[in-house]
Amino acid sequence: IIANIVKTFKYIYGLRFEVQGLENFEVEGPCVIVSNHQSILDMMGLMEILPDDCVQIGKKELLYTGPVGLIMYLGGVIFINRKSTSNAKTVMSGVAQTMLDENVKVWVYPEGTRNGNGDLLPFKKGAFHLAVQAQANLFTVLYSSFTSFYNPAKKLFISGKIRVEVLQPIETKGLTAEDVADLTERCYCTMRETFFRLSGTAREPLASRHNGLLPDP
Ligand SMILES: CCCCCCCCCCCCCCC(=O)SCCNC(=O)CCNC(=O)[C@H](O)C(C)(C)COP(=O)(O)OP(=O)(O)OC[C@H]1O[C@@H](n2cnc3c(N)ncnc32)[C@H](O)[C@@H]1OP(=O)(O)O
Ligand SMILES: CCCCCCCC/C=C\CCCCCCCC(=O)OC[C@@H](O)COP(=O)(O)O
Repeated sequence: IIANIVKTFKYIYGLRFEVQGLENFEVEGPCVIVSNHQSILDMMGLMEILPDDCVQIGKKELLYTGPVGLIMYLGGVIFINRKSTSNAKTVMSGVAQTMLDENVKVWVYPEGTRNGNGDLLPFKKGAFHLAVQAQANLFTVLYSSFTSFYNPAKKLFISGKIRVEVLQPIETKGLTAEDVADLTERCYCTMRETFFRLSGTAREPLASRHNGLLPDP
């Protein structure tokens, strides 16, 4: 119900979605889906391709946003306390079990916050631990940059097209916690390349963006 309502918002905002690779989602079983997160507008992009039985991880502050918080709660959003890694880890361990018991998919924004600067922030590892703990497929989804039609700093908000790509699933069978750092980095590099390709923007070296937090692939 929520998805069908939010999907109509694109007509009000003059946004078009061009989706590729949706057939990649046609794999049975629980999975973790990770995507980039630029703005609240992502909620439209999320609902545009949301598979059945899929819930999202959200910051707990969203629960206290009145009716919207209530809708999210009823929609199954899993709220985490980003300020407490141990608390978030405990919640997410429970999620891994629920994914298996109830065959659900979980959508995570691994940047952990919105970022509209035309690049990806370094990834948090929770989503990748989750996929490994559940031994579930990991899907990566990219939305092209919004900067050409939406830029709050420049007070720009016009109609525009968002290119979306669902990449091939990555298997995590046999991976352990020790593989998470490598898995995270591999996904980051692939997703960043795809983001720049979809956005039609030049790729900048990682070091200049993130002060060397991640090595240049
Ligand atoms: C009318 C219309 C109404 C419309 C309604 C629409 C509904 C749609 C709802 C959509 C909701 C969307 C909400 C979007 C958001 O809120 S995004 C923000 C919240 N989400 C996240 O933050 C997820 C991403 N973050 C993570 O996954 C983090 O990893 C986190 C678990 C939160 C921990 O964060 P942090 O400590 O800052 O980061 P690290 O990743 O660096 O982790 C630190 C060390 O802990 C290890 N770790 C992390 N997770 C685990 C785990 N699950 N199990 C074991 N270990 C874990 C990690 O490896 C780090 O250790 P090392 O450095 O590797 O030693
Ligand atoms: C000016 C643009 C306004 C357009 C709004 C149209 C989109 C409407 C779609 C759904 C209605 C509201 C749903 C609210 C859900 C908000 C999810 C969200 O984006 O939370 C932010 C969170 O991830 C990270 O927070 P921070 O970046 O760390 O703080």
